[in-house]
Amino acid sequence: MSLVAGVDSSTQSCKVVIRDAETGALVREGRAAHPAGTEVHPSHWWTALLQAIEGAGGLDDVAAISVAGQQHGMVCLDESGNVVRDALLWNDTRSAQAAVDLTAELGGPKAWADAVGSVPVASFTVTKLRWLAEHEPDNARRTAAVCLPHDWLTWRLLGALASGPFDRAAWQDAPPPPLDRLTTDRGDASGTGYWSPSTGAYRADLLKASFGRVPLLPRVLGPAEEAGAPGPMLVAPGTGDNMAAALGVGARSGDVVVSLGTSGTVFAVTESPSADPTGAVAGFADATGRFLPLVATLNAARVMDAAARVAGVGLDQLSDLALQAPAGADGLTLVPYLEGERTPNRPTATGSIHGLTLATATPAHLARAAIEGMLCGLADGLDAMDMRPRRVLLIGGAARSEAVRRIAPTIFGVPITVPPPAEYVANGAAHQAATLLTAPAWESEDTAIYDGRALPDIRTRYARATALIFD
Ligand SMILES: Nc1ncnc2c1ncn2[C@@H]1O[C@H](COP(=O)(O)OP(=O)(O)O)[C@@H](O)[C@H]1O
Ligand SMILES: O=C(CO)[C@@H](O)[C@H](O)COP(=O)(O)O
Repeated sequence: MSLVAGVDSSTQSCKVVIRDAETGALVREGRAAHPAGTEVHPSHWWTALLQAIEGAGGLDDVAAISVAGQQHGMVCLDESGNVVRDALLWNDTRSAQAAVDLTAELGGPKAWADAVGSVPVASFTVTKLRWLAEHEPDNARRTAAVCLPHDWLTWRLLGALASGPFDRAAWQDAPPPPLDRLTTDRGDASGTGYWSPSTGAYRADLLKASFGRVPLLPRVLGPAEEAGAPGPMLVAPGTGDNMAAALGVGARSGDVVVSLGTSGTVFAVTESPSADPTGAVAGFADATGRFLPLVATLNAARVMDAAARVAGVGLDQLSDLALQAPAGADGLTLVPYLEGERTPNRPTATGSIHGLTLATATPAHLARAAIEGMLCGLADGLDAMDMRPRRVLLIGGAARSEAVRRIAPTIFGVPITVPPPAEYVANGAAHQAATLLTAPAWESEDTAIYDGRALPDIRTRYARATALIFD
C-alpha cells in the first residue's frame, strides 16, 4: 500500500491528510492553527505544517506529497531566499487603490479580463506588488523573487526533504534550495494577475507595469509534473486551495462548488477559459489543465463565528438558534461585510444590520440573519456564474452547520448536494500526489441532498440592504 500526503495551508489553519494512493482511504490526519491577521510571516505556515505533519504521524511511509494553499498571498524573497516582509494575504485590502490604478492604467476592466482572465481587486498579487513598490520601496528593492504561499511551502519542503527524513526540529531550519527551484502550478499562477490562463504564460509586461521590474518567478508546472524528489518522496506541483477543493470533491462538468471557509467561493470546472469584464467572476485555471471560473467573497465562515460571539453561544448552538427563527428572520437582514468585501468590490465597506425591531432583537433572529446574509452574497455569486448547474455542492468549515445546509436551498433556489464533512482541499492535494504514483480510483463519498422552497423575498431584502450601504 503506497501512501500519499495532502496539505491544505489555508487562511486559518494547516491540515494534513495521509491517504492510500490507490483507494483514497483516510489513514491518518493532523492539523495546526495559523496566526490571525491579514499579514503573516510565512515561517508560521512552515511551523504549522511541521506540527500538522507530526500530528498526522510523520511522513516516513509516505511516497508522495502535495501542498495546496490559500491563493494570492504575496511572498517576497531576497537574493539569499530570506523572506523580505510578512506576506500580504488574499484578504488584506490595503492594495485596493493600487487595483483601481492598475485597472485604469491598462485601459479598464475589459483589458484586464482579456489579458489574464480576471479584473484585479485588492486580493490579487499584482496589486499587492504595486502597493509594495509605492509604500515600501526598500522592501521592493530587496525583493529578488515573488511567489505564493503554496509555492513557498513546496520549496521549503524540497529543502527539508534533501536534509533527511521527517524530523520536526531538523526540518524547522532546513535550508531551502536556490531560488531557481521555486515552482508553482497553473491554478495558483492564475490568481496572481500576471499569468494568463488562456495562453499559459506569464505576462511579464503587466508585472513590470505594476512593480517597475520583473523579479524571479516560480516555474509553472503542468498538472502531473513533479516539483522535485530530493529524498525518497515525490513532491507534486501543488495548487491553490480552491483548485484542490475541486479535485477533492471530484467536481465534474456542470457541477458548481460553494465553499464556506474563511472566504466564500463559488466555482466550476470548465473546458474553456473565461473573461468576465465586470470582474465578478475571476477566470482562473484549475489543477488539471482546464479552467476554474470563481467568485470569491471575503466573508463566509467567520460571519458565523462573529454572530456566535455576539450571541454568546457556540457554533452548534448558533445553528440550533437559526433554525428556531422563521425563514427571513422576520425581516432582520445582515449584510456581512465584516472584512470589507471583494465581490461586490467594496474593500472599505463594513457590515450592517437592517430591520431591527423589538421583535427581531433576539439571538435566534441574529443567527438566522447571519446565515442568510452570508448565503445571499454567495447566491449572487452563483447568479454571476451564469450557468445552469447540474449540482450545487456545499463544502468548507461552515457547511458543517445543519442550519447552513437547510437554509442554503431556500437562498440558492436549487437543491444542495452536501458531501460528508471532510478536508476537501487536503484531499484534493493528496489526490494530485497520488497521480504521480498511480491512476487513483478513489470512491466518491455518499452525499446528502438538501431541498427546500426557494424564498426570493429574502434575497430581494438583502439586495435592498446592500444598496443602502452603497448609497
Ligand atoms: N459546525 C460549524 N458551524 C459553523 N462554522 C463552522 C463549523 N465548524 C467549523 N466552522 C468554521 O469554519 C471555518 C474554518 O473552515 P475552513 O474551511 O477550514 O477554513 P479555511 O480553509 O479558510 O481555514 C472556521 O471559521 C470555523 O469556525
Ligand atoms: O482568495 C481566494 C480565492 O480567490 C480565497 O478563496 C483564498 O484562496 C483563501 O481561501 P480559504 O482559506 O478561505 O480556503
